[in-house]
Amino acid sequence: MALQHAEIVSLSKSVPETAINGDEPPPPYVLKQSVFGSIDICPPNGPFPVIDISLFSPSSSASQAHVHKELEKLRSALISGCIQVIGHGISSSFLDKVRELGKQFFELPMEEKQKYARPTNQIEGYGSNMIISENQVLDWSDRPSLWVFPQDTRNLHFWPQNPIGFREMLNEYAEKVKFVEQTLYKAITKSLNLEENSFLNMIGERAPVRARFNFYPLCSRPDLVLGVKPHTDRGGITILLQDKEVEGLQVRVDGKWFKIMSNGIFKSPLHRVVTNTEKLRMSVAVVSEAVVDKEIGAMEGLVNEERPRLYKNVKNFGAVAYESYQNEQIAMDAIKA
Ligand SMILES: O=C(O)CCC(=O)C(=O)O
Ligand SMILES: [Fe+2]
Repeated sequence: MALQHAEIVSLSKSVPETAINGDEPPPPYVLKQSVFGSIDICPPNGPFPVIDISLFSPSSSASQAHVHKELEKLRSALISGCIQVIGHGISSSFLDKVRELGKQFFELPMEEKQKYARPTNQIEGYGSNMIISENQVLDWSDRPSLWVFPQDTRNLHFWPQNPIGFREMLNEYAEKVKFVEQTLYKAITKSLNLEENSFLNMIGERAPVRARFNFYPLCSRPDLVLGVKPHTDRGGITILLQDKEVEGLQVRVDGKWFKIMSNGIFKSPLHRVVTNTEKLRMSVAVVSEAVVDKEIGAMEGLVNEERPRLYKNVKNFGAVAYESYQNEQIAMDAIKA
């Protein structure tokens, strides 16, 4: 699998260092002919269907009928794979703080950020793409990528101590997002008339969760490079905190990519990030994966004569997804039944 490959190319400058000079993007970043189409700066998708998750809380005073309607909406929204969540209880001032401390980290001198550098061949730490082949096209972004759950797997030496308050912020944000994610997992299973813990049980109690602070420096040639190449996320649910001002995420809503556990009912949308010449963009993605050695597959009750099993059961889907991403392939194609 990809993660065992050696890192075979090294670049003289990081993305932010290249961006500061406004240089033309070096060749490894320039997108070649892509099977997913050229970089057209299309209008942003959206707005995505809005789901009020406060209705799913056990303490909600909403009527059964109201909750049922919201579950139906969730189910139909997830056919395209993206929703906007409201009623999550995270204050906008706290979300601003997450964005602000993230940007402050990015603005630190490179040698300070390098204290948290991702070691070669590991996915955790501050850095950019892991390089696994000479032909790989690189993303115009860099990021700290940090394990946040289970708590005892946190590697705090990768967690920035500068700016002050970053670690505390991430700890609090991770807790809050975990609650949102669990509420969503339960609501999604309920919307399929399954027992509400069935997805959570399948991914395992110690399901790993990673937080990624994505930074996209300005780029002199947004027509030639991508912030992130087309991919489907490797986990179950990704909770994405978007930049307040700068757009860049493009989602292929009519794509045909599926989630394994819902036997194709819910989609895992293909998406990519474009760059711009004007402003840095930042997003925070929190991705939950299944426990590595736990097998995931279509839930009982979602496979029948009319809807035969679409995907093989799979362990460590993250590694399949990573390899596919680097090779511009769709991970789901690799596990068709
Ligand atoms: O920056 C974004 O909006 C999306 C980032 C993304 O796709 C990811 O981190 O998986
Ligand atoms: Fe993504």
